Amino acid sequence: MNDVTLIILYAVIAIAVVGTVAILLLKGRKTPPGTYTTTRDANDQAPAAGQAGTDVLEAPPERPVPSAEEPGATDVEVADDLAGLETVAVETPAPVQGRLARLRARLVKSNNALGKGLLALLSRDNIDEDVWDEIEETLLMADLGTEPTMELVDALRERVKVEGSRDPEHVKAMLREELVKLVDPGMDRSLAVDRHPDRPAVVMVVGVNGVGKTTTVGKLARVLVAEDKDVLLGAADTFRAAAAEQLATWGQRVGVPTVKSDVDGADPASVAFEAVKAGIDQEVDVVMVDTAGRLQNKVGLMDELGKVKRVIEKQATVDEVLLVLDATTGQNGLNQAKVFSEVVNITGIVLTKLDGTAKGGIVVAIQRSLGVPVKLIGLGEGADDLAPFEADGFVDALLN
Ligand SMILES: Nc1nc2c(ncn2[C@@H]2O[C@H](COP(=O)(O)OP(=O)(O)OP(=O)(O)O)[C@@H](O)[C@H]2O)c(=O)[nH]1
Repeated sequence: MNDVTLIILYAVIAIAVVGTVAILLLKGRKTPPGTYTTTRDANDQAPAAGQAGTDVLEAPPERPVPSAEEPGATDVEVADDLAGLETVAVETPAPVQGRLARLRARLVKSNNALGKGLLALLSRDNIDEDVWDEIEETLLMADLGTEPTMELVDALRERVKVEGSRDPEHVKAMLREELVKLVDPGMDRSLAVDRHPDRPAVVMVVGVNGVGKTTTVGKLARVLVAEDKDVLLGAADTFRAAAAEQLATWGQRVGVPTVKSDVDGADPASVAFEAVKAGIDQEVDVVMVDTAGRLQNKVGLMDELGKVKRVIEKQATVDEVLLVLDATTGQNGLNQAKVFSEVVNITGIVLTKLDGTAKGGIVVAIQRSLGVPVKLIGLGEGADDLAPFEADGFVDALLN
């Protein structure tokens, strides 16, 4: 081999090496670790042009453990590099015990007229037909529903006839008793959030957009964290990318990971599947799946929610299906509840925005029409303004 041939050979090798390195650098990692591809069905809505992409499994931030040097330290920075979210300080949610009592002022403020109005009417010297009509009207205005209103009025009529009225304390006790009966303290309002021996409990949260669904999932995650549970969230409301971000931010605030897609319109069932899979792999106690709910197309909604549930059930049971309803929407809420109950077996109701309405009677109307208990109530926009529902505490708040 002469010198010229050798130089050419070296040059070719050098170009080949540089070229290979350049190609590798340019190509980089196509997808981060934990990546999965969508399992979109042929009949699913296709993502909008330019939005095709890969679903990303978000890395779970570690739940911080206070170090021995910092006993009781709670505000710890959590790295969340893969999530692409800003690093935030992890908060300690308020304890769940006694929450309704703490938030009672909100209920009292909005439903004061109901309790006070009823007490005033029942304390009159002479309760004639006009007064009974007014009582009936007050109850209907509070969205109690026709049947429960008639039942309550009949029960009160009977008691006033037998026991008399006027003494304010006696009237209050009587009204309290009858209202508590209607709200039904015997219903099982516990949440099915206990881990199974081999897999997490799975909670699906459904409801139309705007009722406070994502906010409720976030608040409920805090409730569970306050009860010392390991939680994982699944952002299966893929209709709007911002909804997934919103959920991930809620989770991040309490050190809870979120499985989400970075693609608008990705297959919700696929995200739900991956969330449950991650929950099983990571041995968490509870996986909570947020879903989309657009009622414009009832058939589409049925298909989508049904599919999400079926796909989850390939790996785990859905232990709790919570329907979130906005208390301020009255009859509309009841109609929504009926549509959802045709699609999925609802096991509990979360009634939000009870702080902003005088229509507390909706609790009774909804329980009656669905035969499903109200398990949680939303009493404000604050992170810990979600309380377990209790019949006695609720009625006390209405009457004080
Ligand atoms: N006053 C009050 N506001 C609430 C309550 N719960 C939720 N909200 C507010 O309701 C609004 C809607 O909440 P979201 O959680 O975004 O509703 P969503 O149903 O998830 O809506 P999409 O994400 O569009 O599907 C937000 O401004 C919440 O702060 C509550 O109990 N009381």
